[in-house]
Amino acid sequence: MIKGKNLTKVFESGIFSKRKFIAVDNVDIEIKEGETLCLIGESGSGKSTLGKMLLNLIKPTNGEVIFNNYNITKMKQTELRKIRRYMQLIPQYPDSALNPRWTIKNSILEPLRIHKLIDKNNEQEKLEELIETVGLKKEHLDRYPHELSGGELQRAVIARAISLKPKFIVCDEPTSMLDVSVQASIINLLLNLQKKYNISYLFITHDLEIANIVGQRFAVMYGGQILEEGNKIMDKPLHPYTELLVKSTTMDIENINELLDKTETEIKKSNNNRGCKYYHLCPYHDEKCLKENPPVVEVDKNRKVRCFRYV
Ligand SMILES: Nc1ncnc2c1ncn2[C@@H]1O[C@H](COP(=O)(O)OP(=O)(O)OP(=O)(O)O)[C@@H](O)[C@H]1O
Repeated sequence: MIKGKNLTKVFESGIFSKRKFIAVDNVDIEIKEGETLCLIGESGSGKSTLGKMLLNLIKPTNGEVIFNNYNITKMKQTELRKIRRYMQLIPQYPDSALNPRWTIKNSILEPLRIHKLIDKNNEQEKLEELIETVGLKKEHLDRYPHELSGGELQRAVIARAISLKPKFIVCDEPTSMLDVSVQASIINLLLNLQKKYNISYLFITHDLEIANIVGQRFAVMYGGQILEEGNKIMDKPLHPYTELLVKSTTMDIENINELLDKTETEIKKSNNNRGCKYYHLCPYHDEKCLKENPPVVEVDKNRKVRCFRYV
């Protein structure tokens, strides 16, 4: 369905002396038809940048994206426009996805109009079908985004995204800004839509509980790299960083905050490391880990880990 090969994104900042920051570092990723791959990692690890490169919303510095056998990295804008409807983003902040000056009705209709998938006569029927599918009511259609709750707003964003019958959706922390009581209903909605329309999801989250509910396969990201990938990785983590993530679910909040500060600093410090990005925090490191980037080792059919301990 969708594959990223050697995806790398280097951001440059500064006017006179350019500083380079490697946000995504040579990542291979694949999401199969109808599957959810959960991308886990803390803030700044490169999850959103990777998701947006798969959607071609951010141009990779290196590497390519293959969607249903089309190399979309090399496509011209006109060709890309035809494919774009099959790939959608559900962002973390639903209000950023909708025009505040438009009614919900106009926001949902916009992509259908752009792609010429609707005519005036059946607009109302299509709108009502979509709005019912995502659990909203007809009266929401004439409201503006500021007149909806966070959960209702995210449902409207989902209605807009599914209106084009996408095959692949990047869900970028779609529930993190919502009340806990609303989170479960949005997750259920996404899972039901996946079954109904056979959609593939890249589901980005830093919440392991949510990851366990939605994910069939998991990829753990740190410092721009995927350090571990596979199914059931939470039950039997192989990489020391995954071990720490799993352990963190039983830590108290002060220890977690301390850990987050420490990892954030280390992610930045290790950005230009030749060796393992996780070197400084790893309890098992040796000299080799500092000098060389560990290879990705296929431990078995469903498990890959980037660590010298498994070579
Ligand atoms: N346009 C940009 N210019 C420069 N640096 C950027 C840009 N976009 C992202 N970055 C940097 O790249 C790194 C990865 O960012 P990204 O948003 O992909 O992380 P993330 O894992 O999704 O984090 P979060 O969970 O906080 O959204 C961060 O250090 C970020 O500051």
